[in-house]
Amino acid sequence: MPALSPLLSVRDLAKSVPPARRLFGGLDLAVEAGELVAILGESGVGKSTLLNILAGLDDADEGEVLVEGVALGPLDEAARTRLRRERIGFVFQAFHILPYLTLRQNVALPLALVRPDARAAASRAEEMLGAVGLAGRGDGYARDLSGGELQRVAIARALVHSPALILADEPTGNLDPETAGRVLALFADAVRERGAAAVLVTHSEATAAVADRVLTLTAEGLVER
Ligand SMILES: Nc1ncnc2c1ncn2[C@@H]1O[C@H](COP(=O)(O)OP(=O)(O)OP(=O)(O)O)[C@@H](O)[C@H]1O
Repeated sequence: MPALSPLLSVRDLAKSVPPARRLFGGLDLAVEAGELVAILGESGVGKSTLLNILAGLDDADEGEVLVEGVALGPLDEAARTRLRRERIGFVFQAFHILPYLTLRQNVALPLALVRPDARAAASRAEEMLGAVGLAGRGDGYARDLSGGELQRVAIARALVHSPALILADEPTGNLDPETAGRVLALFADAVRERGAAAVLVTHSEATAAVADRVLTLTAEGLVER
């Protein structure tokens, strides 16, 4: 039997940014289903840019990214959007919680975009809000939340549709150690119980401690810590 291909596969990736800088020169990475990888690295080295490329939100200048064996490069915008909605959960560094939707509607968004059952989506969104310690807050709006609460809404939204690939940019950056531990357990459960693959960009040792592999991003690519 041939070996299964990794859930996320990155080959020889590089991105040029002005004025004349090449980020992560020729990066290779394979993340299996059921694996949680933490990526550390100095500020400005390219961690957020890498995550955006992995999600098909930005394009590399060299190399390729495959999610579940599908190369992102050749996909048109509609196909990329579909793949992102259905298969990827993304926690942005700036959260991007929509201010004109309730928190429940924000969390339910990934479900509402692919499935018409609004009641089931709302109920699952409530469940996820409870899982991040925000039970009963579904009718609230982003403007009433602290930074750490917003971050937890973003995490609930990223996990609500049980994505195959979880990409998170500093997902515990605004959280106290106890709350951070709680949300890290959610990522770990998605990976260990459901077989998702996760890439978490972090500066936190607590996050690194739950990872199967800890890598450091440098100008030359990823190195094992
Ligand atoms: N479109 C762009 N145009 C110009 N420069 C860019 C562009 N995208 C990224 N950069 C530069 O690439 C570098 C990497 O940025 P990135 O946000 O990925 O770093 P990071 O490792 O996530 O940093 P931090 O830990 O501070 O969030 C930065 O110097 C940034 O200014």
